[in-house]
Amino acid sequence: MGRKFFVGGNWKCNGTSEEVKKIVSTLNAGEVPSQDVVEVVVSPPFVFLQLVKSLLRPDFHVAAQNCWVKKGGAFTGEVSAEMLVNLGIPWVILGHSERRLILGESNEFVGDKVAYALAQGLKVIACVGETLEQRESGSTMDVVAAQTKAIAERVSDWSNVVLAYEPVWAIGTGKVATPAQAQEVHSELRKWLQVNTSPEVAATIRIIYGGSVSGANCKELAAKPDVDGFLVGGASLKPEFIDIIKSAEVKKNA
Ligand SMILES: O=C[C@H](O)COP(=O)(O)O
Repeated sequence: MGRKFFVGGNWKCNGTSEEVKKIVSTLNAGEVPSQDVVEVVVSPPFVFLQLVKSLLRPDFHVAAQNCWVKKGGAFTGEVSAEMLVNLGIPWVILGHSERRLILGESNEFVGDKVAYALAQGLKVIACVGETLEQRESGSTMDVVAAQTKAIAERVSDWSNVVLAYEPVWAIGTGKVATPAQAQEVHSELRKWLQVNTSPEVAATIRIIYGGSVSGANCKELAAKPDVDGFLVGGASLKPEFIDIIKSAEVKKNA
C-alpha cells in the first residue's frame, strides 16, 4: 500500500481566539479529498488546542507544537505528553528548527522527546533540516542524518512517526526549496533509513517537506516521488491551505 499524503498546518505562535475560530470555519468549509487520500493535521498553540479540537471537522486532526521530554512534574511552563494524551490530542510536532535553534534543543534532546512521546501513545511529526550555512558548506546530508540518527537510536517502531524535512533557509522566507532539492534530500533520507533502520521503515515512512510551501508551489513539489506531503507554516493560516491539501490529488493521479 502506498504512503498516504500528509498535510500538517503549523500555526506557530499566532492567533487570537477570534482568528482561530475564523481559520477553523474556513477549514471546515473547504472541499478536500477524502481521508483515504490525505491525512490533515493542524497545530494551534497549546492554549487553543481544545477550542480547535472542539470546532474542527472530524476528518481533520490536531497536533501540539511541542511537549516535555519526560513525565510531567516540576517543570514550569512545560506541557507533558501525558497531558496531551489526557485531552485526546493525537499528534505532536517535535524538533522544529525554531526550537532547535532559538531554544537550543539538541539532537539528543529531540530524540529523547520523540521516544517519550511515542511511548505515551502520541503520533509524532519529527522535524529535521539544515541551515543555509550548512547547505552552502555541503553538509546538508550530514546534518539531517545526525538529527535522524538521534531519533533512530531511541526509537524502534517508526509507524507513528512522520519525518518533516524543513530546510531552515526556506522557513518563512518565501525561498522555497526547488522540487529537485526537496526530492534529493527526501530520497537520501529514505536511503539512510533503509540502511540504519529497516527497508520496511524506509518504504513506509512519510517524509514531508516544509519551508515556504504555498498554494502556488505545492503541486510541483507534491509530484516528486519521495515528497509525501507538507508541513506548512504561514500558508496554513490562510485559505490557500485548502489548495495545499488538494495537492494530494497529484499523488493519487501519479
Ligand atoms: O513548520 C512549518 C515550517 O516552519 C514552514 O513554515 P513556512 O511555511 O512559514 O515557511
